[in-house]
Amino acid sequence: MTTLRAERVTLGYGKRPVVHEVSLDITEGGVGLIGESGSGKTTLARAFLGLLTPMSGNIWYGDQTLKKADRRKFRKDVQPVFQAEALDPRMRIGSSIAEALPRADRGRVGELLEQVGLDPELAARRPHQLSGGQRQRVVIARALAVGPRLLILDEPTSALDVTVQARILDLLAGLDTERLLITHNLAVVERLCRTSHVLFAGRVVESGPTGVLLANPAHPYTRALRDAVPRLGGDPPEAKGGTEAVPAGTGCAYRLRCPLAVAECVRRPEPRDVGGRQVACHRAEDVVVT
Ligand SMILES: Nc1ncnc2c1ncn2[C@@H]1O[C@H](COP(=O)(O)OP(=O)(O)OP(=O)(O)O)[C@@H](O)[C@H]1O
Repeated sequence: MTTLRAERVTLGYGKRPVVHEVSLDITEGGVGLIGESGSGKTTLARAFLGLLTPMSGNIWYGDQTLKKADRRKFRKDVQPVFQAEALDPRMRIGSSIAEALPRADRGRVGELLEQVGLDPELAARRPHQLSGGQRQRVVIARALAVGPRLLILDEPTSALDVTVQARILDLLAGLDTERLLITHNLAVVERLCRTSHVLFAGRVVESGPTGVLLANPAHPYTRALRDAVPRLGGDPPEAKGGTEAVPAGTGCAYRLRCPLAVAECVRRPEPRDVGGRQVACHRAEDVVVT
């Protein structure tokens, strides 16, 4: 198992922190990071890929911080899967995949295309000559080229229609790699992640087994996400309000939207164990169904 772990990581751009003291282990069985637009998901993914240095805290790769880790080994072990738009429109599919392969293995393009359920003949096409689902499969094939142990997937299916999404999820579920999956879509984590972390305004508000979080959420925000009846391909619930209304350090960031908010919520809740998961909410006992 590839061990990648965030320890009290604060991340930001310039001097402005947007992710605050997040601790998160990438454990077996898939890990989901759920949150609406602007909650800091992609920022965390970039830090896990070593593309953003923490303002404080550490990302650990095995027993070394990412800063000190062997970059070549890391790049072979941990691969990103971003949205298909990232493919170079001028390059043929075969060349895009070959570019990711070690020189001696360039003949494996057809094999990789087959692994993701595509006809090797598609290698001669350019991205615009493929469907959205086919393009996403190419992105996955590219990531698999170096034989990674862990995939970091950022909204890998959100641009696709529902049936195509379902087939890509089947493909991902069948791969023998570990995964950190970033999404606003609960249906996706339900399928692919044994453990989930819910992010709101750059803080983890609830973490635990995905089944527990969805069946019986303990944070009002997780409950709101769950009750919005997520559909594959649906819009992120509650995306309208934005998450930047409450500056960090002034209590629970969710309180202005929270139907259960009380005076105590001006004091930021620390994560604590409630019924087998960690939750940062003063009112968790009033949310969870016992
Ligand atoms: N390059 C950047 N420079 C400055 N601020 C940034 C940059 N990238 C993101 N941000 C800010 O950081 C915060 C978190 O953004 P991030 O992209 O991580 O959120 P997200 O949850 O992935 O959202 P989405 O689902 O829309 O991609 C937002 O307030 C965003 O405006």
